[in-house]
Amino acid sequence: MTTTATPATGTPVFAVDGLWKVFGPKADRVPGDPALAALDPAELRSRTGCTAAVRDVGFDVRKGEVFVVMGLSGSGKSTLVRCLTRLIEPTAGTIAIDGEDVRAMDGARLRALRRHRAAMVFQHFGLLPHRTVLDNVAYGLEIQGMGRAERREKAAEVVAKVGLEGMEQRRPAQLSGGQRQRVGLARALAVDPEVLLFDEPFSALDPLIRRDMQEEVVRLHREEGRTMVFITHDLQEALKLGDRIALMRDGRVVQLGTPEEIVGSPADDYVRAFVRDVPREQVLTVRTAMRPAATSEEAATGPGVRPDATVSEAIEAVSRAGTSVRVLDDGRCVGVVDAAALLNVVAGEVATGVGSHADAAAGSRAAGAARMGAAAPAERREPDPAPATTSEEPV
Ligand SMILES: Nc1ncnc2c1ncn2[C@@H]1O[C@H](COP(=O)(O)OP(=O)(O)OP(=O)(O)O)[C@@H](O)[C@H]1O
Repeated sequence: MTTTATPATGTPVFAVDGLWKVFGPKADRVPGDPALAALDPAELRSRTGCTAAVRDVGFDVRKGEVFVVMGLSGSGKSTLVRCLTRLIEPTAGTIAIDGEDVRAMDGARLRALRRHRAAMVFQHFGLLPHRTVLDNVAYGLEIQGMGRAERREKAAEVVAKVGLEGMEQRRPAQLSGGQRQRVGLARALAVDPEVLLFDEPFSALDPLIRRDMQEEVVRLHREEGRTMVFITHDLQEALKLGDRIALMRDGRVVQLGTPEEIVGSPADDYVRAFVRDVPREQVLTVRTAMRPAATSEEAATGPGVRPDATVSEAIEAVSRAGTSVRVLDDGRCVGVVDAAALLNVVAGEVATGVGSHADAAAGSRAAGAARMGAAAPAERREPDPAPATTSEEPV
């Protein structure tokens, strides 16, 4: 696995290491057998009848982040995320939540994990058709054994939080797809889980409603700081929502990093082809383009931008100022950007150093809501193999 992201601080919410999920006969033998583990998916299938949906994956999900698992159809996203709470039983590897071994949990502990600590929001909302919105949202609390009055009060609060006030007494059939997804979201939120797991929750929604729901997630995350793991096959959605993205291909994580790291420093030709059409200036921040101030006067005077400002925002600032602008972190000048450096980023001619900034994830998040907002949904297709030379490659 290629990891360009910065090291985690504190106990991660989820810590995953050496995780495998193999479907098929005698699946257990695959992870431990180097000859089998090294086979590509087609060979493994023809030799053993097995599919390795998740292959030797490791990552941490940090408290308060939106961790996106992205990849094309069949790359292993759903299997990976279902393994986190053992909705699918892993074949090998370790999974911990807040340091506690998930693979060692007994049935009761696992149920408690799924009910209280890691709630899942599915693409197909799984709403109970004969129940009202309010009772659907209260359902998880009912399972937890909360009394009727208390759970209805709590459910009403969450219904309002996701923008469904006034619809409490409707049944799912009387709602639009987007409204139903909000009910699914409210139901997961009602149990106040430590982490929300989203399995392609918005892929069935039309583009405008989808954007509303993405903004809802950004808003909830900003307001509550809740840890989220979000599966998507849509690059634009991943860039918009993710503090960090794990990009999967054939069961492996081929790159794990901030949106800026993935777009600015693709780990291989596959990732490079994947992000080829992303408008770099909307994702990369001024950190990518800045240089040290040439003189103490340059560091002390002139307009400023935040270090997490996008290149696109900095271009506006430079064009308004008519000169280079300072990059100010808490009022301190940490560098300078000028028109030439910014244009180089747009042209893809900068070998970026984005992996080296300790606060890149925080910067990415700040830029996140605005980022990619108007971009068209990504096509669900395998990227073309990268040609021998692309405009992104250094010449
Ligand atoms: N129960 C199963 N038995 C056998 N193979 C399976 C099973 N579930 C998934 N797979 C295979 O594992 C691989 C990964 O599937 P998975 O559903 O995790 O991918 P995904 O990235 O979530 O795809 P999608 O975006 O289409 O949902 C695929 O090749 C799939 O066919």
